[in-house]
Amino acid sequence: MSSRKTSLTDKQTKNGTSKYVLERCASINEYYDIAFKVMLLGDSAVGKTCVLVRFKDGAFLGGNFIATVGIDFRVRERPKIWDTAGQERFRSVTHAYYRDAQALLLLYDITSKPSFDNIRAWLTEIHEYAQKDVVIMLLGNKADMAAERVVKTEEGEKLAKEYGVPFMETSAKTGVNVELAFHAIARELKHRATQQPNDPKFQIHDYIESQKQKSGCCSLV
Ligand SMILES: Nc1nc2c(ncn2[C@@H]2O[C@H](COP(=O)(O)OP(=O)(O)OP(=O)(O)O)[C@@H](O)[C@H]2O)c(=O)[nH]1
Repeated sequence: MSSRKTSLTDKQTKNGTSKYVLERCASINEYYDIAFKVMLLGDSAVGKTCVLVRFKDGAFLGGNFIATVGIDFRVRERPKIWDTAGQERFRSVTHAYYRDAQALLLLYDITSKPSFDNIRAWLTEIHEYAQKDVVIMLLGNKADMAAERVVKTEEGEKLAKEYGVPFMETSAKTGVNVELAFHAIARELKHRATQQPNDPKFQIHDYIESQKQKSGCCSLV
């Protein structure tokens, strides 16, 4: 964590771009009637933009990798979803934005051990900067890249369990579990917003498992 903070300072001093915020809007139909702020976080190149585009457009952004600059704002009506830059130099911008986020999708790349190892650092930052009751979900992305996998599914599950957050593996390329991840988050948030005092708590883990079974999806990939 300390090395990440050091490099943030270095890069900020060098190019001074940390305050540059890019906002783009797109809108498509959705069926939630309450606005929530959901953000995607994780190291650079883990696939945050691609996961968001897969959810928003049902397409895969292959080809050249273009890093997000600051915050990229896309709307799938509601919830409003914010894609963030994974690069260190934009971290101060990111902090400012996730202070009021209701949900955070935290991604690593199953083919990148460092991106997985940094999840603990991300969670520490989240606990420092985000709202206390923020909904967090851990996603192991690029699940289609079985041959290059270096992080086992069980490692992701174990880490998620340790922090008490739901987990699944996703692929922006094939689309596996991308809709499910966003829908589970949206349901949890909607439940919280509309819940009556005696209503049972929404069980996000149970919801995810039941949806996987319904779709006949036994394997995550
Ligand atoms: N095979 C495969 N490639 C992916 C997947 N998701 C993203 N990629 C590729 O990974 C690279 C990085 O994806 P991005 O979505 O731009 O990564 P990011 O996390 O938004 O990166 P920053 O904007 O720097 O934070 C691109 O070349 C994508 O095509 C996936 O699920 N499977």
